Amino acid sequence: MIVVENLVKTFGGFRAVDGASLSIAEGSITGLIGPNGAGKTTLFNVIAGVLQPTSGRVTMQGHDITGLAPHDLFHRGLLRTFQIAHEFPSMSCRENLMMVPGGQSGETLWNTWFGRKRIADEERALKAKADEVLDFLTVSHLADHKAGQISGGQKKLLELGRTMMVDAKIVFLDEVGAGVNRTLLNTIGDAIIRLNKERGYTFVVIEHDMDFIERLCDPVICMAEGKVLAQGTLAEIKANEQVIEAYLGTGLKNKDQVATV
Ligand SMILES: Nc1ncnc2c1ncn2[C@@H]1O[C@H](COP(=O)(O)OP(=O)(O)OP(=O)(O)O)[C@@H](O)[C@H]1O
Repeated sequence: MIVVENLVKTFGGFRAVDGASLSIAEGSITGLIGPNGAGKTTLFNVIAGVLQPTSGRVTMQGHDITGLAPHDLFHRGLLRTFQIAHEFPSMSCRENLMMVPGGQSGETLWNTWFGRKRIADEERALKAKADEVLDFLTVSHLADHKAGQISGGQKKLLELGRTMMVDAKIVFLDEVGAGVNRTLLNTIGDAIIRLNKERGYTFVVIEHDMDFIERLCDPVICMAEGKVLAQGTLAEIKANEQVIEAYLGTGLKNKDQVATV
């Protein structure tokens, strides 16, 4: 369980996150929605250690993790997908996955001289794991393709695959659907659901595609102007007056349009 209490993040005098409080239950796929500029990405960045909060507190399983650096959170199983380096375009998808864990024995001169067998064993294990991840994501056929040559949606899948190489526990996904076609978005959605159900991953998902949110997320949290307006099922969120107001404030004509923002 992650609990965020009264989080504030200011840029100059501007309160991008303005006293946000919320909780993320272990084992959930929590959706984070809200109009443009609501503070969703800033909230993500503060929880994930990318930005320092101005004030407030974040705890994970009761431990204070406020302001911890991304690599400390990474070791606790919490990661925001872009914390893992973007793909190396000239390397294959399999090799990209094999790069993730880092700290392999082969990286030191000492090991290059004396640890050949251990390095070979590690590489075999990493390769097997990478292949298992590609198979899970139903993209085994991309194993030997250069990562720079796969589509944007396939890169998102690869990004998800990287989280599997380190057995993440809590993954923050920011607009995973942006620019991804419907078929691949469904594949990404399937993978998220399976990782959640079969491997116990917790996800927090920022997404503007309400079909995607509806299919995956319960609960849904809605933010506007740096504050959390409501938390509940998507149906509850859509019926919430403050939420409707917030979306209307962005120029929408009627509440049905909340569903398509
Ligand atoms: N580094 C920054 N410096 C100054 N202002 C910033 C910075 N980052 C974000 N903001 C401002 O904070 C507000 C919240 O931005 P944020 O990106 O968190 O919103 P969002 O809900 O993720 O929006 P979107 O859905 O459009 O991505 C915006 O008004 C944005 O311009």
